[in-house]
Amino acid sequence: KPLALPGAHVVVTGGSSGIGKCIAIECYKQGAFITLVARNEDKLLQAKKEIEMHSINDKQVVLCISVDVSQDYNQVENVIKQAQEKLGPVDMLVNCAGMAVSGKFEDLEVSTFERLMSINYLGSVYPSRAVITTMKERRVGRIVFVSSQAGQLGLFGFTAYSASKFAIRGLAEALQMEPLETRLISETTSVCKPEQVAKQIVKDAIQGNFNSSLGSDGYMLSALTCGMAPVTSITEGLQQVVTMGLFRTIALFYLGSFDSIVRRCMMQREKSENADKTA
Ligand SMILES: NC(=O)C1=CN([C@@H]2O[C@H](COP(=O)(O)OP(=O)(O)OC[C@H]3O[C@@H](n4cnc5c(N)ncnc54)[C@H](OP(=O)(O)O)[C@@H]3O)[C@@H](O)[C@H]2O)C=CC1
Ligand SMILES: CCCCCCCCCCCCCCCC(=O)[C@@H](N)CO
Repeated sequence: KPLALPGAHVVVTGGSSGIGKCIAIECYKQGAFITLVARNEDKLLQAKKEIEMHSINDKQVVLCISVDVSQDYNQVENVIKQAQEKLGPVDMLVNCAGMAVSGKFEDLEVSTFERLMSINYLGSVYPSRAVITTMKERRVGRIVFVSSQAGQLGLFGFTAYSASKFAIRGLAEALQMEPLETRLISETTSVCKPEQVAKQIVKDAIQGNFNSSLGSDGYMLSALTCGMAPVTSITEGLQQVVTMGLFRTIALFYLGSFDSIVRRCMMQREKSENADKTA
């Protein structure tokens, strides 16, 4: 069901500039209370002033918090707590803090890989981790992850950046299905023996295959998510082209079954909670 923005508390990391600031303005225009999170205090205050020009009622608040979202989880958790004390539980978190560095793989410093993974990936994990429990308890909330086009395909010069943005996509897809439900869903596929996995990986590496998969569901999944990945043979490319529609159809049934697992778990939990209450 749609989230009502009027009166909602929206936290935007990277909200002092660029896309994050514009998201904050958009939510503020629709009546939300805003917490901006970024490092530089002057930029934060500047953004706060700019956002406040768009107020639609005199109760609206723009709170600024200066913190590095990628350094220390406890610090991030603390500032989220502070924000919740002032503006109530977070209804929507927008993880927009991020940065890009490009260059050829061999020219990029190793520290650049660490930094981009910290800021783009962990910098989305920490704030999300800090709000998720309350959101699940209230059964209200949205967490937005800002990936990139470069988070959906690999691009020349973007080894460090693309990888960090792909990570966000993986996180978002997995988080969508949480949590006990994870076990049931995982049972959908079979666990492979390490020896089999190893054999397949070595075989594919020797042949120079971009992707390596095991079993029929592994094969279908690789074909389905091939996206902009390169092909090693014409046969592989043709197979992908021909099977794409079929595999997507099968995928929709899988998604449906995952959804029903999640729904069943939710109903089960509600039932046992009610039973606890009457007992
Ligand atoms: N612009 C584009 O074309 C595209 C952008 N994106 C993604 O969108 C997001 C926003 O991009 P854009 O608007 O261009 O970025 P900007 O550089 O304009 O803004 C980045 C924001 O993030 C904050 N920030 C950066 N590092 C940290 C940190 N460690 N802790 C807390 N805050 C931090 C910055 O504030 P401060 O430095 O003060 O901390 C600033 O508010 C990024 O994730 C980017 O990868 C994706 C695709 C394309
Ligand atoms: C049907 C298939 C269509 C394929 C279209 C492919 C288009 C690829 C263009 C990708 C450019 C992405 C740059 C992202 C840069 C970014 O995120 C910045 N933050 C970095 O500077």
